[in-house]
Amino acid sequence: MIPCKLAFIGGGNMARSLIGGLIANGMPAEDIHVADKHAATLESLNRQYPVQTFTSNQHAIEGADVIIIAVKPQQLQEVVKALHSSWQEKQLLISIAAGIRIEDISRWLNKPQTAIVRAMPNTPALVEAGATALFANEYVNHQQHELAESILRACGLAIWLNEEKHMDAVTAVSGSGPAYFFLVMEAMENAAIELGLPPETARLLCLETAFGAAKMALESGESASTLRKQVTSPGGTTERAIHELEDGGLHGLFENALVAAALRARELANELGQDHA
Ligand SMILES: NC(=O)C1=CN([C@@H]2O[C@H](COP(=O)(O)OP(=O)(O)OC[C@H]3O[C@@H](n4cnc5c(N)ncnc54)[C@H](O)[C@@H]3O)[C@@H](O)[C@H]2O)C=CC1
Ligand SMILES: O=C(O)[C@@H]1CCC=N1
Repeated sequence: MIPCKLAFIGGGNMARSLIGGLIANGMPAEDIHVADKHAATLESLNRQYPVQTFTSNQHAIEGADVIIIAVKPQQLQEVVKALHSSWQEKQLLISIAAGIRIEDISRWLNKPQTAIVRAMPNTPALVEAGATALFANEYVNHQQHELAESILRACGLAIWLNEEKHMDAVTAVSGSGPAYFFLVMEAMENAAIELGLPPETARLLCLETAFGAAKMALESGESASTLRKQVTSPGGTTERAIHELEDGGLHGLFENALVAAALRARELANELGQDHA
């Protein structure tokens, strides 16, 4: 990882996942500043990681090369506007907020030539198994480009997008995606308990199966469809189960869910920034 001084504004769930991934990857905790308006959030973070904590956002960004804004989209405008007077020209801003467009962030900061990267990470960053898509504005120089990539790559996969508009689809797929898989795990675990398995056995079998399926899909080079067919013996047990899932409209449900999430990202941008509808 490229050495740098990093400041987080907002020390909630996503910041904590990124911080955990960065520290596990060798980033010195003293190079990480974290600001949050809730002292209790900072205390609980500090119990886990010896990062430098601040209740002033302005103090937290002093001397930082990169500032990751990790507050809710609804809080972004107020937070960014208040950074105007402390912002240094050479600093790189990374926003991880769902929906909010770079041009709105730049307008709120009121420093039109600021280098801004929009990133959409996900919580498995905590265990260095995250997936992040990135998009840079025209003011991000080569070194800042490398730096942003190195920070997010320390937490897992990092891929650049050519068009900012694809960020809403990314948010629907990989930003929100861990929740869909956790929901499937919950549903399978409950069904396994209903079938009579002891809860701990049900939990372990479901989680290892999810992990094994994802690892195999990543490492085998085969498509998910081929791997599914390898499990599905004609006239066997899997076929019956898949029939139930498809009869219940699983494909359509996922299509609707992802469209709804992407539309919500666009809605957030239009509600909170300038309307592009
Ligand atoms: N949770 C997730 O899986 C993902 C979240 N995101 C994005 O990350 C951002 C943060 O989301 P979460 O971590 O889930 O939310 P969160 O609510 O857990 O964390 C936000 C933190 O910001 C702090 N905060 C609020 N106002 C502040 C202010 N004025 N100054 C300093 N700190 C302030 C809050 O006290 C809180 O600790 C959102 O914009 C979300 O769209 C992106 C990808 C995945
Ligand atoms: O639910 C949300 O709005 C955020 C963005 C992606 C994951 N969590």
